[in-house]
Amino acid sequence: MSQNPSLRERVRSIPDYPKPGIIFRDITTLLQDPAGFRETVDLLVAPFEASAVDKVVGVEARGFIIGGAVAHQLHAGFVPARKMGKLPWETVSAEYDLEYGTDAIQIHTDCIARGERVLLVDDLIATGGSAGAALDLIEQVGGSVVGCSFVIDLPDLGGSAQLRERGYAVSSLIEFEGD
Ligand SMILES: O=P(O)(O)OC[C@H]1O[C@H](OP(=O)(O)OP(=O)(O)O)[C@H](O)[C@@H]1O
Ligand SMILES: Nc1ncnc2[nH]cnc12
Repeated sequence: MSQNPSLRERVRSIPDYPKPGIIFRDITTLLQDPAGFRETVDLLVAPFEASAVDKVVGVEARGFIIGGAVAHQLHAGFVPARKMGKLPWETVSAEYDLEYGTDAIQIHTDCIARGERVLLVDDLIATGGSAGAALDLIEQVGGSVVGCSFVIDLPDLGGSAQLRERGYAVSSLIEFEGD
């Protein structure tokens, strides 16, 4: 069930986008609402205020919006996990499957110092492909993951359960079941 009904009702649901059978959960309607955006960021930040987070990693593109705001509020640095070919320095890469396709992300090899405490943030977890790839990259460069935080979880697609099986602390603000 939805943990935050007032946030849930600000997410726009679009059937059959980007392809038939997918219900696209559009956060632009949540972000454009000043109180909705503030509440979202505050709720994501609250569990990690005492966690001494050094870096927040956000996955391109929607994860940048949420992750940047969370990093600012936690006084942490922000690390963009970018789609292939967008970063100019030395990178590590991971491929993954999406609910509607495949993709690959990269981070810079020097974006996280060994042992730094890292929070992964994204707008949504579905299959967990992007989050799983980002976690692999964070650990490859020596980061210590303190948690994974999402605005929306689509639990039926199994991503959050998979990350929990891998031992990560996973939290979300809104769940949409039956997708
Ligand atoms: O759990 P998963 O199955 O990996 O799906 C979740 C990911 O899919 C969406 O990003 P998308 O790759 O569509 O990119 P965008 O943010 O640029 O729209 C979303 O923002 C997550 O990053
Ligand atoms: N159903 C969905 N809505 C919005 N973003 C997504 N990313 C993966 N699945 C999605």
